[in-house]
Amino acid sequence: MIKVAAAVIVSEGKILAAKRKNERLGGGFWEFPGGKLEPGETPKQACQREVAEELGDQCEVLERIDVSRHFETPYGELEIDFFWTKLKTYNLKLVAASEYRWLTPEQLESVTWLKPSEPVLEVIKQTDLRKFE
Ligand SMILES: Nc1nc2c([nH]c(=O)n2[C@H]2C[C@H](O)[C@@H](COP(=O)(O)OP(=O)(O)OP(=O)(O)O)O2)c(=O)[nH]1
Repeated sequence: MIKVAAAVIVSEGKILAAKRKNERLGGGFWEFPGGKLEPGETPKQACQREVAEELGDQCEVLERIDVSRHFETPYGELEIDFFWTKLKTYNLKLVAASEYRWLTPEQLESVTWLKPSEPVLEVIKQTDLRKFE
């Protein structure tokens, strides 16, 4: 079982979408920044570390998003925890991503997401993002 934590980053009513670099597994598809847990880490800690590594930014990891977390993929069984997250800094370095886009809930489907991320889009659309401001 591969455990993953991902950050659903909210700012001014928009969500940060990241396009995976082409050479990575799932390259070209869009995702929420994140990655695999390291030994001994909680999902929240992993989320914070991945944002620091991939964006070069500090963040505040808020609550877990209540959405399915188990996925069967061609590359194995995944357990993904998605967290509402706020950035404290905005370096937005392109380390794992080739491009970032800030999308409104209505624009989320303008990009093609990794399949396991799709249920999160529905939750975002049903959430009043102003509560994170
Ligand atoms: N970060 C992230 N990963 C996702 C999402 N949806 C989804 O299916 N995944 C999958 C893709 C990968 O199989 C796995 C994340 O692992 P990863 O490859 O990004 O891991 P990592 O950053 O630790 O880096 P590495 O193994 O490439 O060095 O989770 C998502 O929205 N965000």
